[in-house]
Amino acid sequence: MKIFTAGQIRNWDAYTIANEPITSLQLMERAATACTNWLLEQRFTQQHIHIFCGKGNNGGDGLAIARLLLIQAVPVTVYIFETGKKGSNDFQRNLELLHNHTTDIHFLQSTDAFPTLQQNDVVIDALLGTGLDRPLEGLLADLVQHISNSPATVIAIDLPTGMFTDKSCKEAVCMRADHTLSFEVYKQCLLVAENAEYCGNVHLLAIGLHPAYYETTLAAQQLMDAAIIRSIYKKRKAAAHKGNFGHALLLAGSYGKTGAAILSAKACLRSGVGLLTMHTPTCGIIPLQTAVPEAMVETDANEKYLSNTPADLLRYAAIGIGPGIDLHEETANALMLLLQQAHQPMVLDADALNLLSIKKELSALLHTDCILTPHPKEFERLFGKTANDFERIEKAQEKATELNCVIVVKGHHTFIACPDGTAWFNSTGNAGMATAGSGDVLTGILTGLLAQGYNTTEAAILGVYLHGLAGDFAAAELSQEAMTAGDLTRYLGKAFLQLSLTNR
Ligand SMILES: NC(=O)C1=CN([C@@H]2O[C@H](COP(=O)(O)OP(=O)(O)OC[C@H]3O[C@@H](n4cnc5c(N)ncnc54)[C@H](O)[C@@H]3O)[C@@H](O)[C@H]2O)[C@@H](O)CC1
Ligand SMILES: [K+]
Repeated sequence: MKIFTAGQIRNWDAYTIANEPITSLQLMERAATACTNWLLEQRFTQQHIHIFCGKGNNGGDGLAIARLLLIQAVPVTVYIFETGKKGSNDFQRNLELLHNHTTDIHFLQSTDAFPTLQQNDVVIDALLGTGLDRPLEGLLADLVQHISNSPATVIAIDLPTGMFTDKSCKEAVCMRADHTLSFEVYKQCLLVAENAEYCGNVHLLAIGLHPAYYETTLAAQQLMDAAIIRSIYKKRKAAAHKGNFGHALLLAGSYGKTGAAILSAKACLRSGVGLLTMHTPTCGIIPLQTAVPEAMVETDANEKYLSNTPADLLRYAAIGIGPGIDLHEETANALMLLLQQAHQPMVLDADALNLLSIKKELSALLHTDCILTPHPKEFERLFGKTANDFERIEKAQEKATELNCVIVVKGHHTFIACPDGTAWFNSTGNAGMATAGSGDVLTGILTGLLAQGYNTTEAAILGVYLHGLAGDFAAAELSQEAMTAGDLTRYLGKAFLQLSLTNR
């Protein structure tokens, strides 16, 4: 699914109005109807609903919702944030229409007029939407904080008030919503981690915006959906043998961190790879061969950490390096040798990335078939500090093009930046995956997919999606608290089964 900017959404509204054709008032009615139906379906209409409106079109949505709820006999009180200026045309028209249904309309001009909100109240936030052009201040900021700090359930229309569509609102006041009802497609602000606590659960409602605009408009970023996953995933042929699915090499583990090697090995095997060889310090051979009998192990010359590359690198279809390898000088040397000698697709994770950030000259050795999988801290070590998630995303896109690599920024809605400028947010996964070893599992999956012939972009999209989906299955059965990284691998089978079912 394409992710649009505030400007693109405005143009999409205008395109629909001109080409359907439809009036902007009718389009607002559709948006309000979709929101009202959602409120009725979710049974929020059994409580008293307080609707807070600005005087732009977001406020117009709020007034229309109020009228539609009153028609359904739902008790509603309306508050209008008074700016002293006339509202937008569609706001004014909806205010006229609302006067036929209620007199319970209050104009807010001071904090004394703010209502007390109770636990069972529902608040509709229709103060500001995509028209926000400066941080909130003064009485409006006070009102947003008053609502956010109340025990009421807050449902934001289009965006929580105070949230910018395309840039950070990190230092500013923003409504803390429990649900956000947005229209048609995601906006970047609804996907970044720093906004997650303000958006609550995001629900996209269809309002019949013109499909031709969507089809013909290029988006800088997309959300992974079933359609893209279906187009990437290749079902196995009935007559396949293990030689068809590649031989992967994983360089992982050090003394005390053999567990990372085991986690990545198990995940790699469960991703469908034909053969797996682990290269690990000699201290890792017994635990690895015991825990993962399906993998071959070839030991390093060193007992406790990696110091050399395996012989005959040409045997391998794909290579993963990083889980638990630590930061020894000799390990940095082994990484350098690997980058010089190996030209097959490669995943670099964890300490391999930390070594890259310590020895900046190693980045020059990255070839075009590399996937880097930093979490935010590793990303910062590699590429420097960024002020907020929007800047980090922008930098990831810049670096993916500059280094000619796929960069996977792990986290809430993991972000994938590809060298050709395309970029993706993941739609699967949950906070239960923020647990030790979760990244090691992803390295194993990505390496396994690369070995099976998926290119770096395909492997990153499919792997990140499957990893998150396995996490969702694990959380559903075990809880986000109790699930561990090993459970991600255990549920990978269920995730693959879901792909096969949707791929018929
Ligand atoms: N036909 C359309 O264009 C549709 C618009 N829709 C709604 O319209 C919204 C956008 O409406 P508008 O463009 O009127 O914008 P808003 O209603 O978001 O904002 C209204 C005005 O508030 C002012 N403002 C901006 N930042 C402010 C701040 N910090 N403090 C005080 N005032 C501030 C600006 O002058 C802005 O134009 C969407 O978010 C959506 O809810 C929907 O009804 C769907 C159809
Ligand atoms: K809003």
